[in-house]
Amino acid sequence: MTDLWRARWQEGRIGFHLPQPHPALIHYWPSLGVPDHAKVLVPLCGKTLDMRWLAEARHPVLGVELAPEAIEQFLAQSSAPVSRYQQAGFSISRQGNIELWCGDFFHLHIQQASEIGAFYDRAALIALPEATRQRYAFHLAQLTPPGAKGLLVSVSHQGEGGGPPYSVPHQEVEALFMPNFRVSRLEEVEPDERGLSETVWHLVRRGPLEP
Ligand SMILES: C[S@@+](CC[C@H](N)C(=O)[O-])C[C@H]1O[C@@H](n2cnc3c(N)ncnc32)[C@H](O)[C@@H]1O
Repeated sequence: MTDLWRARWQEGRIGFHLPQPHPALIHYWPSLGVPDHAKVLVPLCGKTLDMRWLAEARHPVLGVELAPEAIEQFLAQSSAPVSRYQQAGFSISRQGNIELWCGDFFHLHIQQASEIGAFYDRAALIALPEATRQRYAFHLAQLTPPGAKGLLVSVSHQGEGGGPPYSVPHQEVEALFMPNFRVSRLEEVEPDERGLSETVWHLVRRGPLEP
């Protein structure tokens, strides 16, 4: 999987990248009630401008991405200085209040993610094959404290099998996250010209004693 994504970045096959922040982030984030200055985890972040939007909304951002190409392209969008260091097998680049951790999301541990207060997933869950999605949902739950709020944008389509983007039906999103999160569906967007239909979800990490 790592090689596949590295090849996509090296060859510029990044049709998922948007030239502006995602409309659902702009529309829904302000109403989620995420505390000011809460650090936002952005798994499988690519070089998304959503991280700049979150940082401008005064959230520290922790993005995790395995392709160094994505991280270098993100940093090059700004002339702000970058500091770099290594921690726990990750190469970390910091620019302003954005930290980019280069490495495998599944190797990020709670000790390193201790200050996370919220999360944002656009095209992360749906970048993973079915067998890995359960692991992803569980790992996200391990990294987020009770009460942490997040936005998730999933995709479904009628196309035959292959991905990414993988088609993740509503029932699967609910089955994956409901054991550890309160899950509400905020919006289903009309299918685009490729037949891809996005669904926007609000997730809240449940506490240990919460039903
Ligand atoms: C579909 S892209 C989405 C990127 C970004 N969220 C966006 O909206 O533009 C998925 C990204 O996840 C990265 N990726 C895939 N598996 C990963 C993993 N296990 N750990 C960290 N990054 C991963 C890929 O390199 C790719 O940049």
